[in-house]
Amino acid sequence: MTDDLVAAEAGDDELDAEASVRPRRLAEFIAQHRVRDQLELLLQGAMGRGAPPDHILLSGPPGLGKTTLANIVAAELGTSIRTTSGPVIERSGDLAAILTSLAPGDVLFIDEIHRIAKPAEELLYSAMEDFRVDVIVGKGPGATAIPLDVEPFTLVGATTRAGLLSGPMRDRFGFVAHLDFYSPADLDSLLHRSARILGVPITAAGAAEIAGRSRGTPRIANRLLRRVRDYAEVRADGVVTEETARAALKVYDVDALGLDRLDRAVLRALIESFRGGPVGLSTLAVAVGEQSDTVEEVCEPFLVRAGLLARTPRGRVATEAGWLHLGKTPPSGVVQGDLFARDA
Ligand SMILES: Nc1ncnc2c1ncn2[C@@H]1O[C@H](COP(=O)(O)OP(=O)(O)OP(=O)(O)O)[C@@H](O)[C@H]1O
Repeated sequence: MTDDLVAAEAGDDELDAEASVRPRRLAEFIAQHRVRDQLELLLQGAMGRGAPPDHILLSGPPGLGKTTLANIVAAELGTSIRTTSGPVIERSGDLAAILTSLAPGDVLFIDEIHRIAKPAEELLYSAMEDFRVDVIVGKGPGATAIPLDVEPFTLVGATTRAGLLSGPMRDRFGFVAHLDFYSPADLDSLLHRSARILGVPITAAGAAEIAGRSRGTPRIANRLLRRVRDYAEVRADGVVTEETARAALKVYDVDALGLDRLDRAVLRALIESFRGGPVGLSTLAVAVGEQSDTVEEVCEPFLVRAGLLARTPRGRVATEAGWLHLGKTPPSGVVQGDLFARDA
């Protein structure tokens, strides 16, 4: 959890603010058309047969809508949803208690499913496959397995690290969807929708300005909108325009590409102190006064995705786009970085 304005994870007190703009139905869910179409077919097919749909695995970076989609699945099916998360389920007994209390057709949402403890994961296999769990009572030679029935249910698992899921776990999901970062145009639509719900007047240029700085992530777009709204209400006439968005995001230190102070400090150190690299992670981290983990896990993923920094076997290097972003002339032979090449 973090207070960072451009962090993709939710802040501690952010969930209430998010709830008001969270889409409730599939038709309100912006973009991700492929996933939406596939889900629609899956849900309608199952409803036509009067049976719960296959188990669903949603993977992708934080803040792209996995929790939202899990809730939408239950809403579309007209069933209840039980929500838990991998790290919370420490003992298989905890999971057995949840599974055996499900009503027929319920959705069980397990966030961060890759972090579930091994014994609980094994219990989940039989629940997913046969709607049955064996609860072990006692220890050692006297231990006995008591089989318990589980009502037919749909598991929706969410993970930011699909690669960490075991093969048997992955195989038990009949539908696997990967959520991708959103294009600025998609975030633009999302911002107009959120602004309408929040009653915030916004111009086309105002929405575009925020969309471009939101790192492809709905959660960040909504958060920046709330901060720009504050600015527009306190320092201007309440309308989110290009000018108010720019001025507000300058106050909050979010630049034109959505980099914050620390992201820029890393890039600046790389370029100004190490002539663009290559330089080792720990040296770079010391230069900006941060832990290596923070630089590696918080700053670098976006700098790499934005094509501003590259990780090479010899160390971190600033790309041509990285030099240009700081308004500096790149030296000849510098690594090319395609801005958001993966999103193109
Ligand atoms: N496609 C979308 N359309 C409209 N709003 C969206 C969409 N995707 C996400 N959001 C908004 O972004 C916020 C974050 O989404 P959500 O909590 O579902 O992300 P997540 O992928 O589950 O993230 P995490 O793994 O960190 O919980 C929600 O408040 C939701 O309103």
